Amino acid sequence: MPRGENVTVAVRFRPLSNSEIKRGEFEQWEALDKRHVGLVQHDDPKRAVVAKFAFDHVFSKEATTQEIFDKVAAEHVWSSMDGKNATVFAYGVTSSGKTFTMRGKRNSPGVIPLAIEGVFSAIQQTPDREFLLRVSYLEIYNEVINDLLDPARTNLKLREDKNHGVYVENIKEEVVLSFEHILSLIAAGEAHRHVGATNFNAESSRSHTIFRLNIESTIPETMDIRQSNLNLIDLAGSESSKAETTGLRRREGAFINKSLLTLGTIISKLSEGKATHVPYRDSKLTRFLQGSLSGNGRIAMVCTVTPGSINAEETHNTLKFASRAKRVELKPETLHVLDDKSLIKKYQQEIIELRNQLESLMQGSATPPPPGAKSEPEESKVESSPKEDGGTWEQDRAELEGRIARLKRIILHSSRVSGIDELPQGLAPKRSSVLHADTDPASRAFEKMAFPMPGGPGAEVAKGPALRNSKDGSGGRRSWMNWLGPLAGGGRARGGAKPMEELAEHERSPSPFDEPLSRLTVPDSIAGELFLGTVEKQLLQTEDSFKSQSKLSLQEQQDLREEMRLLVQEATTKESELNRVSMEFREVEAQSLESIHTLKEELMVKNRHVGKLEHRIVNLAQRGAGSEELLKLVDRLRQDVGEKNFELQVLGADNKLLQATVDLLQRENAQLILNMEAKSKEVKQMSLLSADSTPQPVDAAGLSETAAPRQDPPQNPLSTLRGALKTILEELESKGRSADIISPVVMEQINELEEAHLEALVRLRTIKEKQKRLKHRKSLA
Ligand SMILES: Nc1ncnc2c1ncn2[C@@H]1O[C@H](COP(=O)(O)OP(=O)(O)OP(=O)(O)O)[C@@H](O)[C@H]1O
Repeated sequence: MPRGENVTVAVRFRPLSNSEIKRGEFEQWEALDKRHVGLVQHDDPKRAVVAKFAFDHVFSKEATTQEIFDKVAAEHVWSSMDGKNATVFAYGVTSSGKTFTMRGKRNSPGVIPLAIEGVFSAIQQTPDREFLLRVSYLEIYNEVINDLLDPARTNLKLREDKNHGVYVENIKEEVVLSFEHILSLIAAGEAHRHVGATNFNAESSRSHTIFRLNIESTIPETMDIRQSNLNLIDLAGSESSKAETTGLRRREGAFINKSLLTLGTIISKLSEGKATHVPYRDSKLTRFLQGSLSGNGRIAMVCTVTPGSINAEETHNTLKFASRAKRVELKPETLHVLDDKSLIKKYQQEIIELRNQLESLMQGSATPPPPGAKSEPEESKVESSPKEDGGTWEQDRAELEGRIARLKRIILHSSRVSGIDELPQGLAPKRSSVLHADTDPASRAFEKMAFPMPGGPGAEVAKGPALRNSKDGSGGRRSWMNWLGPLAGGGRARGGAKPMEELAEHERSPSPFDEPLSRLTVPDSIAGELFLGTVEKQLLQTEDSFKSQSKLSLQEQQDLREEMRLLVQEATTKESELNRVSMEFREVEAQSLESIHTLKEELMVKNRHVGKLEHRIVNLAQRGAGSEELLKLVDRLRQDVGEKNFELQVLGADNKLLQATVDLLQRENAQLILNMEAKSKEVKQMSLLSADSTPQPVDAAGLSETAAPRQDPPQNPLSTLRGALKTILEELESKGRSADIISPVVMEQINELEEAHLEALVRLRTIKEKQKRLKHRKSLA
């Protein structure tokens, strides 16, 4: 695979639904050929193409999901098994076929089950590596992350660290053992998904659902450890939230749009190739996908579109998004993990240790004899002899062997994964885990789930090119070994399928029931429940009852256990199906009630309108009014409404103006108060200056009789000022503030006043002297 590559973008058309055809819709956007989509002008006899887009793949309405998987996603699945992160997602408006593409229907398996099938085929075809698979399944609903495998884990947080990148804290990760095990987990998770009826889809996904397979793989006894994620994502509808009218759906729409808008922005920025800041953190979806979007993984996108004329605009938006996505460049890398961070290495190490223990136990059982054991050398005697703790050596050995077998079940290897239908009789596991609908009871149970068994009767895969009838030509059954056939020559140089003779040398698959599951050595936090709680409980009970049936042969016991397991699995599947259906029912019921309520309200309003109209018509009819009068009435009403509108605008404008005036007045008022204070200070100072009442030297000189008569006793301005100063200082002191700042200012003012006072006195004396001289001259004259 080349170092750099682009996002693989495919467009898938769905057929018009019956109701769309009934509504008279026609196909406006069309798949022109295998790479082009065009907007066709239908009223043009030449059917001119008005707009055209090119993509990696374009699938017409006839295409099967199998074809889409083979061309768009199979390679990505293989890459993820090879240690590269890979993401496949479906994007499109509601009801365009995203869930149909990703999850599928009973007779048309979606990308998710096909990818899981591919994963196990890849394991089968890679005998040089061992794999450990963990599954998590989550939804992002209204920007909140919920765990679909454990509904108690809601509102989970995203965290980031050097080793794991961005990850969901506290998410449940199940170690998975088989194809059917994963499907049963998804089926259980489906029951917790948020779905609801929208204007366009009775079973619309209201959340983004993300199925993540964490893949660890290693070549035993080497340091080559790889770890990658395969993300399979069914996005919620990308249409604008305004398309929905009810409150809840609008709110959901807004949140859905937040994630999708951010995805759009990021795709735009990345497609420009010079993004400085990429806002991954703006939504949960993009933050979660940061590792993949930032370019080190492979991405495939199936853009689903509805051809209908009514959706032409939204389809155009989807196509624009898709063609931007096509320009995003990626540099997928194989991701290696350190030895101590690898779970698969931990388990492999544990197996080695257990084998060593087993070996020393066996040696110890031969020579020297354990304490308390008789000295006879015969193995049989020693093995069954009692130990100090009350157990027997046989029990110890059985326990060690059981633990080894259990760990080996978790570590998947081509020799141990089931589903190889070409294996010669006797080599294949007694009952294949990859079920066949025609023969297997568990597959009959799965048939009732959303996922069909590949190769089952009527399965869409029967039409797909990847399906090759098995060698015996029995038809309908898939060639499991060649399932990834087209890839085997390309990305698959290493390994390849192991010859059958070699497979024969591998140990027989240990029975899954060698030990109670509760004794599994997988840490709880990582492995989670290997099966649902109920299954485990029932298995343990079954075990106990089998133990008591010592008359049955080992083979018979195993057969019975396996029967029991399948029955329990069937029951679990039914239970989860029941939960899903009853949840859907509750939701539909709640929606129906909501719709009925809204309808009733609308009806009441309409009734009132009709009543008013009737009333008016009767009035008009009584007055003999014609249609002209009616039109006039309507005109008048329109005018009235127009005037009212205008009045409202004026009022609004008035209101604004008024507010501005009040603001202005308040500001002016404040300024006025300041000015008045300043003025009153000035006036006070002036009056102090001109109102000295103390006997002055000039008065003593006989000038006082000429002064203007005063009503108030004149005051000495300096003494008044000093009095004021004293008051100020006291006030400052009472407020605990220093007088240092104020005193010099006031002192300066006093000095100025004293000078002014003296000046005034001198002027007064001069004037009085002048008067005196004038008087004297007058008397002389
Ligand atoms: N390619 C197809 N061929 C036949 N039927 C299809 C196809 N694609 C979708 N449908 C049908 O159209 C309907 C809507 O599809 P689906 O539920 O997958 O839409 P969606 O995009 O997931 O919608 P939402 O976003 O609301 O969940 C379903 O009944 C589905 O079976």
